[in-house]
Amino acid sequence: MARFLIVEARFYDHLNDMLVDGARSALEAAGHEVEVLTVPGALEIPGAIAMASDSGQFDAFVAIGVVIRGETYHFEIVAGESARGIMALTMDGVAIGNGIITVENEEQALARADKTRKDKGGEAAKAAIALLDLRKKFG
Ligand SMILES: Nc1c(NC[C@H](O)[C@H](O)[C@H](O)CO)[nH]c(=O)[nH]c1=O
Ligand SMILES: CC(=O)[C@@H](O)COP(=O)(O)O
Repeated sequence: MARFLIVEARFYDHLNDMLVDGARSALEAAGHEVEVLTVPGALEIPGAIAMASDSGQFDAFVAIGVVIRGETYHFEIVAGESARGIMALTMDGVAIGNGIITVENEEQALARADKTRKDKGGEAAKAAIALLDLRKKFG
């Protein structure tokens, strides 16, 4: 059993509830402990994971968020920079699954948040488990 922290950017409550449910279901099915931390938006996720990782209280992390394109370039910043921050932490050895969905509209988001459809929350949780297993394998 390992200690997982789900760091969710709660920008769209109903979509986050679905994604967190998928991630939690996957983690608990694998026998792991799960806590959830909420931050304002996807741009805050990498920093929150860095702080939580430095605390030593958790073994792995799942990033959960929803970024829906609006009228401006901000979509590219939020989507790209949250992914870049998570990738930088992963390359530094932090086991993180990225469940931040970046979509054009609500319909696309619903399909990906629903654990009975594309289950991106569960997918991210399984990726985090896989990275944690690799870290244990390589020491
Ligand atoms: N537009 C979305 C955001 N924007 C907020 C940023 O993530 C950030 O919280 C803000 O710029 C303050 O630093 N966040 C999402 O998660 N999803 C969006 O669609
Ligand atoms: C992804 C976003 O930042 C988006 O929700 C913001 O919308 P807008 O670009 O219309 O300000």
